[in-house]
Amino acid sequence: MAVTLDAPRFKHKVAVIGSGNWGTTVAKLVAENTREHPDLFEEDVQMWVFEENVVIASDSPHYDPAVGDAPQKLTSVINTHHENVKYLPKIRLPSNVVANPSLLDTVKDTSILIFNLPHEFIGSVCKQIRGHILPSARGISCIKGVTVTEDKVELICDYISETLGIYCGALSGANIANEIANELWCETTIAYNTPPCDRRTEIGAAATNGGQDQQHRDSRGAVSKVQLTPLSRDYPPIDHAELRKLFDRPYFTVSMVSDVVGVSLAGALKNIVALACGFIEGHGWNMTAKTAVMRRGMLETIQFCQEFFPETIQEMTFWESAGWSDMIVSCTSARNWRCSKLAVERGVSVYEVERTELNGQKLQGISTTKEVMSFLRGRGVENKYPLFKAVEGIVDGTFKVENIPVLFRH
Ligand SMILES: NC(=O)C1=CN([C@@H]2O[C@H](COP(=O)(O)OP(=O)(O)OC[C@H]3O[C@@H](n4cnc5c(N)ncnc54)[C@H](O)[C@@H]3O)[C@@H](O)[C@H]2O)C=CC1
Ligand SMILES: O=C(CO)COP(=O)(O)O
Repeated sequence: MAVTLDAPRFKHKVAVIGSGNWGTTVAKLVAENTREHPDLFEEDVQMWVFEENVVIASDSPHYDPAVGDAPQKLTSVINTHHENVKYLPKIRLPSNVVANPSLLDTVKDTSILIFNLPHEFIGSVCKQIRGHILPSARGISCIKGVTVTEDKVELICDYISETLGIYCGALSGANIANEIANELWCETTIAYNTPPCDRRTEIGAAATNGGQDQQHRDSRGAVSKVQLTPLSRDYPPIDHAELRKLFDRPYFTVSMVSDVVGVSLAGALKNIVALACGFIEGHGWNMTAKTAVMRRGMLETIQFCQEFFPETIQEMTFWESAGWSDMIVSCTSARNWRCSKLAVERGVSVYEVERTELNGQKLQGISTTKEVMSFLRGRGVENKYPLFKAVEGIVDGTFKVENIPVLFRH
């Protein structure tokens, strides 16, 4: 028997939490889509900016002689010139991207929260917004990393879900922000398991019980501890079709999947392998050595997923953009690879290259390596992951790049 539903009264309000290189790019593409789908989304997209002062160079088209070299608020520059001059220079943002320095104001009344900032800042952000978001909000994490405590490794989207009491999916893929901001075509993967209490096309308890069925399966396939507030029927649904409308662009092809674990961990762990490939190339080896490291790195990634998140891992995920494609692009053209290559070439630390070359952008690979290794060591299984361990050793100066092949000698 079909259930007739009233038309939703509200549209989804969308916010992007983070405004770095990728955060600003995602805000741009999402804002293009909120304009194209006024039936589903409010047009304006709030983008939370970790406020800082910037100086506009005299050769910039945004230079104002009346202001000169005086520092200006980054939010004010973005909202005036529609450009994030620090983290995504030379890219025009749609005027419906609204830079907001207040985290609480950004998330107020927001029904779709897109988390997009370096993973080390997610804890502080979640603590600040806990209790200040719509209980029925839904999240998508674009963050590549994990959170680790002594005996536990946790996906970022699960951390968000547990800290905020909302459902959160994951977006990850072979995505170089500057290319996508320039509208050069690529693919991405979004993993989202629509909670039963939000499903409207199914006839049965979830659709008809007024939202009492609040349990859902978390990324591991286990029934989550989080008691969800069902998405109000005053809003349009949030399911794969709507998420595609929010993220898919002619230059950004979205694949929707359900393997949140595989998508999240492939995105986090490839950063360790990207560092290894940069070290290899900095040492003077070439593609043949790098492909060997990519293959070994992918084997350790899959092993990690199977060992610690066995229930829902789907091998097909590694053939999605979030899998092999991201491994390849990250090991040949992304920031972690570029900076680790430069570090070996210059004989300095990767931290030093991050500081001098990235103008405030952050590498995720070093902290992820340290976090993952501390977790593996806590479990006494670090020797089962020789490549990850070697990357940690190279960063710490206790292992030499030229010894990588020795790790795999029988
Ligand atoms: N840039 C890229 O091409 C891609 C990045 N990613 C992932 O996206 C996530 C976000 O990276 P990006 O946007 O590239 O960032 P970014 O590295 O370009 O920028 C750093 C950001 O951190 C902010 N920040 C600095 N201190 C802070 C603090 N104390 N609290 C909160 N924020 C602070 C800065 O304001 C800036 O927005 C990362 O997990 C990254 O791995 C994923 C795909 C592509
Ligand atoms: O995730 C990325 C490519 O898919 C970007 O990686 P970097 O952070 O190393 O630039």
